[in-house]
Amino acid sequence: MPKVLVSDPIDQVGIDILSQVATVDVKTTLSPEELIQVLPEYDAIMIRSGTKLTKEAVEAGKNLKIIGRAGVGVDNVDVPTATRMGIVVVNSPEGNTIAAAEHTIAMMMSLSRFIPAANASLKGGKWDRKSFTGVEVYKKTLGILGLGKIGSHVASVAKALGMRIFAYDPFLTTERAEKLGVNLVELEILLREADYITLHLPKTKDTHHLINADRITIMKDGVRIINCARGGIIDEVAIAEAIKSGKVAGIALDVFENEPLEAESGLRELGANVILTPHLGASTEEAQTNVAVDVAEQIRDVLLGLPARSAVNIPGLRPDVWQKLKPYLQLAEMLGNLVGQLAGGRVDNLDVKLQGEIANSESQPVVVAALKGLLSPALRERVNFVNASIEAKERGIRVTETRDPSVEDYSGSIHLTAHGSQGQQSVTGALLGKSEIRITSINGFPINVAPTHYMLLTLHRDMPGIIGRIGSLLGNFNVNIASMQVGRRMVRGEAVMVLNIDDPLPSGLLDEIVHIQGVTDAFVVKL
Ligand SMILES: NC(=O)C1=CN([C@@H]2O[C@H](COP(=O)(O)OP(=O)(O)OC[C@H]3O[C@@H](n4cnc5c(N)ncnc54)[C@H](O)[C@@H]3O)[C@@H](O)[C@H]2O)C=CC1
Ligand SMILES: O=C(O)CCC(=O)C(=O)O
Repeated sequence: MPKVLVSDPIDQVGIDILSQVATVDVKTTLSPEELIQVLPEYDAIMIRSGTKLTKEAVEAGKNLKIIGRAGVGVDNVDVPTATRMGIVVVNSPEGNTIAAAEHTIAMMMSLSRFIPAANASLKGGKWDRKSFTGVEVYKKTLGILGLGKIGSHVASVAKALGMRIFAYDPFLTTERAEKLGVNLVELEILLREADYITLHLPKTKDTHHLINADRITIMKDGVRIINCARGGIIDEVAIAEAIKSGKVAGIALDVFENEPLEAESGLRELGANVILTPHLGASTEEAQTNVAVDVAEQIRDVLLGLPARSAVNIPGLRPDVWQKLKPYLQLAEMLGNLVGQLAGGRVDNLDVKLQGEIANSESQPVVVAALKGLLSPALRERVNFVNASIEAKERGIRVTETRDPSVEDYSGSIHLTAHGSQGQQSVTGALLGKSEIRITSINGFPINVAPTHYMLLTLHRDMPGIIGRIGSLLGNFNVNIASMQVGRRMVRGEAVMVLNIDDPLPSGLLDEIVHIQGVTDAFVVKL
């Protein structure tokens, strides 16, 4: 059974799904050092925002196949390192959208009406009504930074509250904004016009301290700001200063530059107009069930050899597309492996031609599968669908893709040509029926071979006696031939022979075969 580590609190429903296929260890109090120590034991890890999978931690996960983030943001995972190591990273892009959007609205209303402070005052024994006169959101302008899934839901609820919505999102089309009834504007206009500003964008190099002292200066006096996205998008020092000066009338933060927020953080000292929650945006029963199921199912699938639907470091595949591509992925990988072994040395260029029903944009994984096959003799299990493209790039292998939708003999076929230090080799394969894979040509010689674990390939002159001599040699060495195919373009011209053999070739035998008169080359291929 594979082993899965759950290192943050995850809904039981997720643990139950993982337990169908793996031994699950729930350890939610590991220190960073303990995490690094235990990670090598695990095939998968499931986390929320609490666990930091730094470069060092990911590198410690030598056996990890998948990192599952039960939530949206993967900024607590070193994704480039995971990708290099061939670890698929998945998240739950929609499971907590509503929860985070509703928390944002709750924060906006709480800021407007001082609800947390009024509650604390009353519970503290007072009946103070004067200190908590609020403001209405009706007819105010809400500025949304990042109009993705959460930002869009916030926009539609805020519209129902009678607010005017401005949004800044450089990656969004005006058509989409119009559909949402939102004015898409430049950042500066939003900052000048908004009574409330709410952040719903990812934390990246570009969004670090997007809200800083300079940008606060151009905001309206008395603006209120909400951050339920990520700490670090707002400069906490600058915002605390702006609260103290009165420039900003209120802030509501669910996320912080350092989490957990330090006990001595100055933010804790600020008054009734500062609301802090400990990263609760996704903390609803519904969202926790959604993300636990979504991510646990993906971990289960990947451990069973199936694709993940929401991988952030490889293209996701819809189940119907996966079903259709699956035999082609197997075919491409086999052909990549075959052409790589025929090439024998360094490959500089790989031409991939996809023909027929797979000549479409959804077939990109087929190209990756060919690269995986090409690299697998050298890298073995270190190469997979996640890192094959990177590994190829790092080795300087250039890939040229061609797609031709016209159908010839087969409904779909794959042609690979490797150009390398020892010349050019090409192989073609296709599906017979829906899933039987066939090698249909080698270096332009037509054949029809069902690939097997061991194969002997010869390039020879088509003349009487050669096949018999090769067969006798194999017999002398007790190598059993399962089947044989010869391809030639003209009688007594050049030919290729593929022998499916049941046993590996004993050392020295290949040399003897190459020395048979009329044989120009011979290869053993092990798939
Ligand atoms: N507080 C919490 O517990 C939760 C926080 N989040 C965080 O909320 C944020 C938004 O999540 P979703 O809406 O699901 O993501 P999303 O990917 O659907 O939307 C993000 C939007 O930000 C936009 N964007 C990216 N860079 C930008 C930039 N430099 N300026 C302006 N817009 C930019 C994108 O175009 C996209 O439309 C993420 O950071 C996520 O981690 C998500 C769930 C719960
Ligand atoms: O795991 C959590 O509770 C936080 C959720 C979150 O921040 C996210 O999904 O990006």
